[in-house]
Amino acid sequence: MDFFNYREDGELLAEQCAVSELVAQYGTPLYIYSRATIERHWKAFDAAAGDVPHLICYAVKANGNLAILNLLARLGSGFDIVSGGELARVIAAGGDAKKVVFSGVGKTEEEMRYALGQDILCFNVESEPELERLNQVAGSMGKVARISIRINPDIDAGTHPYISTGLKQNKFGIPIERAPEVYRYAASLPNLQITGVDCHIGSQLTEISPFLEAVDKLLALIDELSAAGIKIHHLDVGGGLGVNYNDETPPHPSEYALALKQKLQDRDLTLMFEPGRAIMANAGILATKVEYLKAGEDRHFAIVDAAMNDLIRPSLYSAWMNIIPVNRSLPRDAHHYDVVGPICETGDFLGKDRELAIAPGDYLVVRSAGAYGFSMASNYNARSRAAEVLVDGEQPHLVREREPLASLWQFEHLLP
Ligand SMILES: Cc1ncc(COP(=O)(O)O)c(C=O)c1O
Ligand SMILES: N[C@@H](CCCC[NH3+])C(=O)O
Repeated sequence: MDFFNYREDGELLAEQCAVSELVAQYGTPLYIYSRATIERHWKAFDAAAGDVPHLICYAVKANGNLAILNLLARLGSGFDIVSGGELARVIAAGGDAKKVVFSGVGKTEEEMRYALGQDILCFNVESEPELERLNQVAGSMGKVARISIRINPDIDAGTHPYISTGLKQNKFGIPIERAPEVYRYAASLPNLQITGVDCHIGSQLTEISPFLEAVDKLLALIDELSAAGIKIHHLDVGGGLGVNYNDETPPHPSEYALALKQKLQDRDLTLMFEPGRAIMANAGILATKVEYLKAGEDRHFAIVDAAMNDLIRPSLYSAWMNIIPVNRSLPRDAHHYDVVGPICETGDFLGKDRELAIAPGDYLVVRSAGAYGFSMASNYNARSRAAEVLVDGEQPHLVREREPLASLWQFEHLLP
């Protein structure tokens, strides 16, 4: 089921809202999210885990808009954060800090203090120096920090090298061979309480097998720890489930969870997931206006008003994202275009060699842009970041205003 469909007259809808009306009302570039899609995706994970004790910790980095975090919090979601800023967002959105897990290789003392003060569920610790720092910070506050150790199982997730995180050359986690020793060390530190084992091997995985390979290794580790008197209460399998951008056929959460449950069977373990992309990517689109059509030496360019500062995935990972017209019934000749933005970088493109029937003034949409779209946006070239609208049936809600230009230099100061 898709909540972004064409109406009979050729107009693209976001739920029951015509995208042409949204861009007329809110301008472009414009991120448009579908509430029904977000909720359906989150519930798919929840239903997939079923009666196994579980917690779904949405990865805030995928899209941290407060309205989205709030919708997920209302469903009972937990959150995976990687900074104090993301924790502050979760709290500002009405999320429950006691359902927060804190990942990331570089947690500062200040971030640890903040998270301990909010009594978060668990720190996913990524190194021994981090264990020592957390033990010291917790002790100075008279607190005990709940931890799991992020294991790097040295598994090839088969995804883009920049978003592969579970290989031994990556900066993430502790090599699995060293894990028992590091857990024993953690157990000896007085202000830490071991509760779980964690991993996250990469993003946009389209096969289940690397996940299962990782889980096999983690379950063997859990047994080894148990024999050494270290009881593990939860297994956090991270995020990483892929989505369909083009012709990928990623597994459904139910297929993934079923395979995991078969492995967990009679174990007394809470299962934790940290999905980001699988919840948000196909719940959002980026609408943009065609400013110019330009014939180059050997190709046509469609110059649009969205750019790499709005959506960096094509530039950064050569990611292919579908680009479609907002009205597919307009009488236009089709050409192949490189769809490019106004930024002064050759790498500023949203798509290459796309067949489109368009004229200047028409609107296009980049699909699957709900995850790692706005959250990776910048102000490069002094461009204000896009507005964000969340549609709920026939009702659009402006959930982030377009940044006023003056806000771009709000915190800058002239010399006296
Ligand atoms: C620790 C951690 N958890 C969860 C996620 C979310 O990943 P995804 O958006 O692929 O589900 C990430 C990002 O890849 C991550 O680094
Ligand atoms: N930003 C990446 C995913 C990175 C996941 C973060 N660990 C993307 O757009 O695909």
